[in-house]
Amino acid sequence: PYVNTKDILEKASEGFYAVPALNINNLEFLQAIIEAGLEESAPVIIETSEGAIKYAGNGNIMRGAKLFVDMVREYADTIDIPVALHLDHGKHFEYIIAAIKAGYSSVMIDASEHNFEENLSITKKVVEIAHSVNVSVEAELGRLVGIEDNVVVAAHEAALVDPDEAVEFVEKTGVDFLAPAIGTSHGAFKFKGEARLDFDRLKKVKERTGIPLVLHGASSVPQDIVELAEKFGADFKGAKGVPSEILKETVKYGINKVNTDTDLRMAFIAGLREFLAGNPTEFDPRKYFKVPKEYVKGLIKERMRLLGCSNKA
Ligand SMILES: O=C(COP(=O)(O)O)N(O)CCCCO
Ligand code: NA
Ligand SMILES: [Zn+2]
Repeated sequence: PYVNTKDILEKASEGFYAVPALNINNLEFLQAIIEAGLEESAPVIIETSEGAIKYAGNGNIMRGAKLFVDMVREYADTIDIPVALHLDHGKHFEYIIAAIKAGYSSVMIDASEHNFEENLSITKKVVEIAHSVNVSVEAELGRLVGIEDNVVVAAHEAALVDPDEAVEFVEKTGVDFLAPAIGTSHGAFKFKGEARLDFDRLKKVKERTGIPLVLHGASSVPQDIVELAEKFGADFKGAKGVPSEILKETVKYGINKVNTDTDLRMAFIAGLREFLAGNPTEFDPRKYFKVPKEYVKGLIKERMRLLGCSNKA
């Protein structure tokens, strides 16, 4: 069934496990995600960025949002695992309102580049609107910056979440789940040296707010996938993500939604490059997207098991 993201995340928080939030831009990634959820009997959170909505709607935001809701609901309403659709990194009201009107389960208002007071007042406004029509809301505190090696640069310190601010923020906004910045960053090149996350801040935010928490920039960038893609012509030098063991630790300290986009893209392009190299005569997309979809599905199933949401549907 198609559900509210909050239902999935409240259960995850109570059960001390996490659910991957998986970004899509097209049909093939949706198919891989749904198949992975069915095979793992796991809850599924699908998310789209504003860019994905613009892409699907050829610039028409309402059309793009409706396309994703219709695609996801057609699958969700015919299977017995819970499925939610979330607007990732909503920054512009036009997209946030379009997502709510189209029927998204939840929206993120990402006002983290503003100062605390600004972020709080913008988030409060979105929560009031979204909650009036039973849509849940995610917000972000702190900014996504990698923690450099062993020297945590003062500027980066300032970017990380302040646990004391988190309590006030949650109380005053009524936000349903929160993304505390603890040292991750988006994309395939997250850390120059060893990966370090600020677990102390994470633990404090969980203890003081008690609500489901979200990890952004959570892709692991598995080296075997990187090497496979490079074997067939990709150049991903220096690609590095969040090691699986560290990802597991974040769940122990209270993370319940794990945003994952780069890993899906890496798995897909590695599979596509490998298939195309071995099948020079193939030109049917249903054929040449099959192996990439299998790679994406396999990675998602592994991630569901790692995060503990398999058999939790
Ligand atoms: O936090 C994340 C996931 O980050 P990543 O998959 O790059 O680690 N997202 O919000 C997904 C979209 C960001 C662009 O990749
Ligand atoms: Na999000
Ligand atoms: Zn993110």
